Amino acid sequence: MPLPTMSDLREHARERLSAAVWDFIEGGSGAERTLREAEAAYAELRLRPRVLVDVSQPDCSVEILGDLLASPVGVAPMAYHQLVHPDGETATAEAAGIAGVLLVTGIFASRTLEETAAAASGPLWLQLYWLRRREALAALVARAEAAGYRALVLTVDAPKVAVRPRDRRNSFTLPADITAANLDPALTERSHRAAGGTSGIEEHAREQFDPSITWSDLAWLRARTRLPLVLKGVLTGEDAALAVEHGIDALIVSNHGGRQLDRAVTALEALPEIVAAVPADLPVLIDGGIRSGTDIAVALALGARAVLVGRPVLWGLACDGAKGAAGVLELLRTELLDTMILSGRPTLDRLDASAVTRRAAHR
Ligand SMILES: Cc1cc2nc3c(=O)[nH]c(=O)nc-3n(C[C@H](O)[C@H](O)[C@H](O)COP(=O)(O)O)c2cc1C
Ligand SMILES: O=C(O)C(=O)c1ccccc1
Repeated sequence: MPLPTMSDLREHARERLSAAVWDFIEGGSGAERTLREAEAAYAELRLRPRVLVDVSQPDCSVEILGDLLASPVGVAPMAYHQLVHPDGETATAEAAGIAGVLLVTGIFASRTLEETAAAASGPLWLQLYWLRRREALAALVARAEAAGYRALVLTVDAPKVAVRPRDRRNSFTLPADITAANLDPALTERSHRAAGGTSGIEEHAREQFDPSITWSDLAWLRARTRLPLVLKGVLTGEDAALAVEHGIDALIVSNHGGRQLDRAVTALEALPEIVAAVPADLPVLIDGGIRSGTDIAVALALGARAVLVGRPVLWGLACDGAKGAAGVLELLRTELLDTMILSGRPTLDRLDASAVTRRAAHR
């Protein structure tokens, strides 16, 4: 049987999941404009191949915050992997290890951060939302350090969870047997209940997320950890410059996969102004809509050090657990290497701005 393509995996996953879980994963906020535009943004760019270059030894390994990855890829933080497979995040950790990529595990993981670390063989970062209960946040930071996590990622595009019409229509709630394993059950109890017309996720976030935090609060987090701090959800050069001023160690350019501000710019559009606003050695990662090795090549050419991949990893996990998720990550690596070979850019430093051009408007 030929190896499945990314769209085969998506279809298989859809068949295996309930309609409500599928909608929670695939859906976006508002009219889902930003969700649709993420993939379209990549479709607007074309690669400029160079010829007669020695491509016999392509190399896509990359260093980020002191760790070497086999490919410039990571798993984006996503809540509740057990929604798609009973092993949840430990399977994803195993997959990331097999593929030699980074795993960013989420504060709303359904397995504990310690269980995930025990299953991992590569670098792990922990994603945080700023909870109203700061002592809960501080406890997570201490646990992440003790478990060997390599960085903390603060998601800054979610002072609230945006209205996601599919989840409201489905009155989406977490099944009783899936919990936010890292948090006090009392904190996340609302995820299991949805008052008419809302979703459990929205309700729960309203109760727990602190929408009052500003740049000056970052010092509180900085003072509590030796780990590098990464901001996820930055979309402007102005905020990238502020992040640098506040001592942030890396950035993830992201519109949250079209799940937060609808009509936000795509991460790919924002990338050049962000790269221009930060020192050349500060790692800038990007996520949203990356579905192939050519997408990765385009993002790197426009200045990203690495990409994060969200939904496709859950598709792989839904299809075949750790093996399925590893298959997705390895497919992306193979496709990236093929792209580097065929475009005459066998090393990542040669995937520069000269590698891409915008598609001609008349076509
Ligand atoms: C089901 C799901 C849950 C998510 N949960 C979180 C989360 O808890 N924290 C976070 O920062 N981002 C979360 N995200 C956003 C992802 O980290 C990422 O920004 C986005 O999915 C990337 O786009 P892609 O899915 O098109 O690759 C979630 C995304 C999905 C699809
Ligand atoms: O961040 C998200 O996209 C998301 O779905 C979520 C899940 C759990 C709690 C808060 C947000």
